[in-house]
Order: sequence, then C-alpha cells, then structure tokens
Amino acid sequence: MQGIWNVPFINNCYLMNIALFRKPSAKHVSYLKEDTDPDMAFCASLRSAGIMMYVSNEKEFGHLVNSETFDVSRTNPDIYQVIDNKLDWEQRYLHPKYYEVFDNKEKQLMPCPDVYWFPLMSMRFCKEWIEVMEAFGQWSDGSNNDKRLESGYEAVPTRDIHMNQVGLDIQWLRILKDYVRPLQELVFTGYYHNPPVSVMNFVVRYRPDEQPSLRPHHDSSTYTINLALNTPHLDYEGGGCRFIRYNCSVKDTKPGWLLMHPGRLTHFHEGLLVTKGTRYIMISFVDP
Ligand SMILES: O=C(O)CCC(=O)C(=O)O
Ligand SMILES: [Fe+2]
Repeated sequence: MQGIWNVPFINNCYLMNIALFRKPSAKHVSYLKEDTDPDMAFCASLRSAGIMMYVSNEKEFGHLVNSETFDVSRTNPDIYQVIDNKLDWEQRYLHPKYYEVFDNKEKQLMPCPDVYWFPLMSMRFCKEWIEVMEAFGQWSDGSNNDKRLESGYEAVPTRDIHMNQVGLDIQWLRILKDYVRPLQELVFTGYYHNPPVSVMNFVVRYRPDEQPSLRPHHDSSTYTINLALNTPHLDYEGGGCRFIRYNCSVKDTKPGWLLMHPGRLTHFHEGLLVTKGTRYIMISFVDP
C-alpha cells in the first residue's frame, strides 16, 4: 500500500518544515530528556508541541547506507561493499547487460564447445579491481614453490595475486554465489552446488618480459571462470585462451565478460602469448 501515514515516532533521517519550529508553541522541542534516548525524546516533545510526524512511501527518496564496515584504508573501498551495500554495489559494478542473459535462457554465447561467454562486471569494476591489485603489488614470482598454498607447490604457476591477500575473498565468494552460480545453472543444467566452493581465486598478470603465456593444463575445478579485466589491441597485443581438444581460441575477449568452461578432462587449455602491454584476468576454480 502506498500513502502518507501519521505516526508517533520517526528516526534516522527526516524532512522538517522549519516554519513549524518558529512558532512559540514549539519552543520546548528538544532532543534532551532524562533517561530517554535522543530520538525518543525528540518525538515525544514533537507530540506534546502538536507537531505531526508522517511517513510516506509515495516517492523514492533514496536509501540509507550503513557505513560501519566502509574501510577507507582500502584502495577503492566501494568495491568491497557487495555484502554490506548490495544496491549501490550492483549499480556500480554489475555489467549493465547482466540481467538480460536471463530473458532468453536458451540462447547463450558459446565461442568454443562448452565454453560460455557472459557479461558479468562493469568497466568500472575492471578498472578498480586492477587498481586494487596493483596498489597491493605483491605479484607471485611464477615459480613452482608457493607459500600461499597448503601444499606449498603449484604445478602450473602464474604471476598472480590471491583474493585473500587483498581482503576480497569473502566478497568474491559472494559474487560467485549471487551472480556467477545463476549463470552456471543456465548452461550446465542439472549441476547445482550452492554456495559454490572456491579456494583458488586470483588475478593473473601476463607481460612479455614477465610471464608472457601459460602452458597447456587442466584446472582443478568442476568449472572455471575466466573474467577479462582489460582490452586486447588497446591494453595489450596477443593473449587469449586456447582449448586444445577443439583447436579453438577466444582472443577477442571483452573487459567484464566471463568465460565459463569445465575444468577437467575435456577442456585442456593454454594461455596464449602476450607480445605487448599487460593482460589481466580474474580466475576462479569453482568446486575443486
Ligand atoms: O590466459 C588464460 O586465459 C587462461 C588462464 C588459465 O588457464 C589459468 O589461469 O588457469
Ligand atoms: Fe587454466
């Protein structure tokens, strides 16, 4: 129901008609009353001064944000708010076409066999996500020894930063659950795992003079997601992902767009050579 209702109590945020407070009858309006919270005291004194209070849901006035968990010490703190301020987060960071995918469920892009392609994140997301990684700056050395892993060993190492190193692990898992899992259910029907489990969530950086490519391998996942964070022919030359069994490559990747493919057995793949600039991707091995 929509309307305007006269109520005995309001708090947090309200509009006031200042003319009412200039009347002599409003002289005693105050936030102060012994043993009473300020908001309760204020409303009690409004009532005794005969000033009416109303709530209205006829118009959208905006929304209040709980700023308690907003950590200004982070690079791009807004991007950390997927749990605490979902409404604003979606507007800023979800791809404008994300929800369109669900309008025509049978028609999905498949650039290689069983490799699906979805718009997930906005350009702003890609830019800020890279900024978070580069501000942190501690890229792995690309060797097989990796202290971040329980085993201490990585068979197919990349130059990367794990999400827990930048305090984005919980947030990223929420993104997998709320936005990636529904996409998976569209294309790999009959597979349902909620919430998705993922221990390996990381941004990879490819550079000609650092790590230019990645040798053929399987991922330890049920399905893998590979999110492009920047633009071929603009930010770098070369790059892309080749699926060897199908002799099929995806090179014309778009920032914010996600590749989703099975992790084992069929989708043996490699990261193609970057010959110029820097290529960034975000990878998750879901349900290892
Ligand atoms: O470069 C790519 O697109 C593939 C990356 C990849 O396969 C991986 O990180 O496991
Ligand atoms: Fe891989």
